[in-house]
Amino acid sequence: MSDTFEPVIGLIGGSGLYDIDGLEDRQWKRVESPWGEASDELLFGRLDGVRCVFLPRHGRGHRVPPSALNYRANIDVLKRAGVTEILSLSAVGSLNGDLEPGRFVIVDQFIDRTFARQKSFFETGCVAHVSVAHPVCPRLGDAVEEAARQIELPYKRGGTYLVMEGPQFSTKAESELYRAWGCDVIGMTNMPEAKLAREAELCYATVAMVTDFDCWHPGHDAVTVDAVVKVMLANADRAKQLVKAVIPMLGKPRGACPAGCDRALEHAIVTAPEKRDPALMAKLDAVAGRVLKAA
Ligand SMILES: CSC[C@H]1O[C@H](OP(=O)(O)O)[C@H](O)[C@@H]1O
Ligand SMILES: Nc1ncnc2[nH]cnc12
Repeated sequence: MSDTFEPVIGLIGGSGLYDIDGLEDRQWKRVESPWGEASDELLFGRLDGVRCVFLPRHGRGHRVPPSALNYRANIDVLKRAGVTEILSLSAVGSLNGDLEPGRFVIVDQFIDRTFARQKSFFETGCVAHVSVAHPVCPRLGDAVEEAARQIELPYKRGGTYLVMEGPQFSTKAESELYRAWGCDVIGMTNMPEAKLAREAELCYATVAMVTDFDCWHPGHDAVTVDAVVKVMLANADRAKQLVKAVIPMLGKPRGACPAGCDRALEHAIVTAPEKRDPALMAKLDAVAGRVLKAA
């Protein structure tokens, strides 16, 4: 990697966000991945001159449920498309009485309670262990916060996102348990997405848009899809404004990530070079090419 370069911003749109307004030179293109089919084609374009690549997480028309998303293919195609950082936009329920529907939370921690997903690019034949102690890139978090302030968005910096398997929403006992754990918001998609972005050495941050109070709040009905979609649609314009404001900040030429997201694999691979599986090594060409080529 040269000293400075022009970032390419990956945007993953969650429930209710299936396109990006105002993108110039826009083109939907299919990108092939050895990890299988991504949720959809990628939308390439520029916002304020900055190269952007958009992926609707569930596919256009919301075809794919959280447990069936091919998270590995989604991250792999973004990496193959030249993306250097990912901003994820997600609908979430609130587990915190101070976070009302309509609030934007710049999440900084996750608790991963998912159990039916492929969570790593590394398998038998190439074992690696990256750190996800700090799963969100603070540099991206700073930019999102600055943009939220600029456009006067109601936001909170920091918060813990509980990732459940779904697709059913939580029981009241689960919701109370997660509150007792100190979680702030709940959703079904940001893990293993964030873990895989780290393995692929991509900076990652999430803007979580609160759509409901899940089912714990005595003053609110239990969450329904109708309620989520209604609040999402009411907030979609603000989410798009946030994207418009943050892209010029993120698009400035930069050097290496101060937090080290882009060097996450530096000391992570433990399998001896002569024991590595050539077929798996070939699949890892995009996500781990930087370190594997150097080996
Ligand atoms: C449509 S309500 C539940 C659905 O919304 C969230 O998805 P995303 O993170 O992609 O916005 C939540 O995680 C569930 O998948
Ligand atoms: N309450 C909730 N639980 C899980 N995912 C959600 N997405 C939006 N609201 C949610």
